Amino acid sequence: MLPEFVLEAENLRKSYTLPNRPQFFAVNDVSLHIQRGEIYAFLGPNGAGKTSTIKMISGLLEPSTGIVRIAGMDPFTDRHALAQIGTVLEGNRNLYWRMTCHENLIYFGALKGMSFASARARSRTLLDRFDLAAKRDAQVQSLSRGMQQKLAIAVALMHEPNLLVLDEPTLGLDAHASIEVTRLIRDLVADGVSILLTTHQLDVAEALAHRVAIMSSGRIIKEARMADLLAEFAKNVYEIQLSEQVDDGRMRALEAIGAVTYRENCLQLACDPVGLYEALSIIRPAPVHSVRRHQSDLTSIFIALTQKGVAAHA
Ligand SMILES: Nc1ncnc2c1ncn2[C@@H]1O[C@H](COP(=O)(O)OP(=O)(O)OP(=O)(O)O)[C@@H](O)[C@H]1O
Repeated sequence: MLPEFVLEAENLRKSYTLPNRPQFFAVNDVSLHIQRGEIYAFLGPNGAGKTSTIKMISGLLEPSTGIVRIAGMDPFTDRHALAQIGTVLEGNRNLYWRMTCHENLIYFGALKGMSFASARARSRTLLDRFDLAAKRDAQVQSLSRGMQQKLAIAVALMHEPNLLVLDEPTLGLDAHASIEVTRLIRDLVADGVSILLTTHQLDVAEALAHRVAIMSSGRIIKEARMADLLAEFAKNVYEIQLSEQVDDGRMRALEAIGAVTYRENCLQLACDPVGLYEALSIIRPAPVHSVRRHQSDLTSIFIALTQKGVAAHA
């Protein structure tokens, strides 16, 4: 019988030692479990420890302590475990730019132990499926960024893994290419592939993920089903348009009311209506142009949690 989880990571820690610096844990006691056919978004601010974690999961970086199991197997001792996983790290860098699409697919298929005949057949299937058949013999460097990204995903799928790790799959893509890649990810999941997704594009994570983990300073500070997270934090977010800057003292007072973001004289504040009145009295006498209300989304929840997480782990 197949194990319930395609991925189990238990109490992962990774420490890096830098010259003349104390040892520090970039990943500190991280556990996560991914079920079959699930999209799991793994989020966090820059430097939170996401890449270190997914490299440990993909068998690219040995954990200092902790256990990884892919379909029940250890990627560091059992090569069958790596046959279950495909990884696309940092956009499209896992491609050879002077080789054609087909050559890349064949090459990476061979690295995974496929015969030439089965790699050729799989290459045809994937090029058709990803709408790249017309580019079969084009060099990677001549493709658009969206096509390169689709090819990078196709390369990672050559050996038909059950778990696909995608690091920033829509970074740098225009709106059309981004929608196409997003649709492709959904189709893969419908076919039973599980996805571990890291991204700073929180709207993409919100649209795709069934579950989400938010990491800050090496630790998971929140893990929930996406729908439950949105429901738990369902709150008003007020967008307050000002005609002048808010000084640091007032910003600190506003942060005590709720999660705040501030850009070009526009404040976003997640709070209840009473909090809004308090906020307006703090902002006064600066003139307020407009106040608009909308529901909190993953971005406002992320900011609220990671502001707290940073404070808690400072
Ligand atoms: N090889 C390394 N040697 C020393 N420190 C490292 C190494 N790799 C990562 N780090 C440090 O570990 C911490 C976590 O880095 P990591 O790349 O895992 O974070 P991240 O969440 O993926 O960040 P980003 O979103 O910016 O890619 C950072 O402080 C980083 O500087």
